[in-house]
Amino acid sequence: MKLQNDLLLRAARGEKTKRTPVWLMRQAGRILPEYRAVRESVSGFIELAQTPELAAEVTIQPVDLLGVDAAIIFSDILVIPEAMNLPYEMVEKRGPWFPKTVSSAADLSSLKIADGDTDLGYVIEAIKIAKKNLAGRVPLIGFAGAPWTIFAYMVEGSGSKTFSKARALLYNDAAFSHKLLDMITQSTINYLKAQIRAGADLVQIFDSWAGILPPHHYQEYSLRYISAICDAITEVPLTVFAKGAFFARKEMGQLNCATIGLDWNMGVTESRALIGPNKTLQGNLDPAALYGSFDEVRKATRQMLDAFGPERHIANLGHGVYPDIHPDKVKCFIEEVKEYSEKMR
Ligand SMILES: Cc1c2[nH]c(c1CCC(=O)O)Cc1[nH]c(c(CCC(=O)O)c1C)Cc1[nH]c(c(CCC(=O)O)c1C)Cc1[nH]c(c(C)c1CCC(=O)O)C2
Repeated sequence: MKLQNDLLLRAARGEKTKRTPVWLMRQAGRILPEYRAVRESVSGFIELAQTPELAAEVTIQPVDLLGVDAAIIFSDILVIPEAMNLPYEMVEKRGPWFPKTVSSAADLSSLKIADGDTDLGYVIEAIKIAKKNLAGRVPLIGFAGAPWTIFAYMVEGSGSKTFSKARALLYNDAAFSHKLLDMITQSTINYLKAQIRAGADLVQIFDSWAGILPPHHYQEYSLRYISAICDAITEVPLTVFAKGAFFARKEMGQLNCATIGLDWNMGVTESRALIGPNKTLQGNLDPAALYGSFDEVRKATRQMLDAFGPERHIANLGHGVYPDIHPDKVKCFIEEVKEYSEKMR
């Protein structure tokens, strides 16, 4: 099916667009009352994510209700550990928790390399349904966590301020760390390829915990594996979003990918200079800017658009939208991107 709105893909490929495309990380869920209604009809997040019809429905909600230029499939980055034999639970108001973690050779040998179509069939099915029901209105984004971020959860067993167990493992057993990272990377490539076969038009890698590594560890334990994923995914444009990895922007400019996501601490001019002219940049409004008045939201949005300029930019926040942001502020951000970016051309 031909896309009626392909602004996201054109911008990712570096083509001219009549205005700047816009979507928000974590737009599916959290902020919308319509999402919470669907969420309350099931036992919890995991059942929702594993019910393809419902996952497809909440994927499309932000397209209908907010007017974004892309849908992102409703799932989570932690489906990969589960598909590798390490199941997770989502604890209400606290976040993900793993009953078992990975620390010994025996743990490692109980894991398998995930196959996208069979082990993650429910996500693949949700993508097919979402594609069909979107009927070409906007592109559908697929995603996965970066190997380092997934490793951090598998070793730590939950979210953490310091991820001390995961970080200690890098210092204490490099060979073990590389074995686990390699299994996660292979699983992720299989998974992303299955998402693309099912209809994902672009895929994004989330390295949410990039910023806690020192630069030399980031090179060895994260960027190396992200680079392998970029080299393997040749079918559709790929975005790398590494939160807090300001120190690695020059190296990210060398990745075999279309787009680099910026968080709100990364200066736009400086990032463009470090990353070079051949990548599209995505981001990077401070998520907290949406707590401001409507006038403040519009002003901050215009400042961001001016900083990036009209070419090679996909408008977004610098991280996921916060759960307590009013949907009208999100709409205001989206409307301002659409109106102002058209006038910039
Ligand atoms: C680190 C990370 C996770 N998950 C994700 C990341 C990377 C992005 C980032 O840095 O924010 C990615 C993610 N998680 C979810 C999506 C869906 C699509 C989207 O809207 O972007 C995406 C892209 C749904 C979700 N994932 C989760 C929810 C809330 C669960 C619920 O409905 O109760 C949703 C809608 C739960 C989740 N999942 C995770 C955490 C820490 C939590 C709990 C806190 C939180 O809500 O962010 C792990």
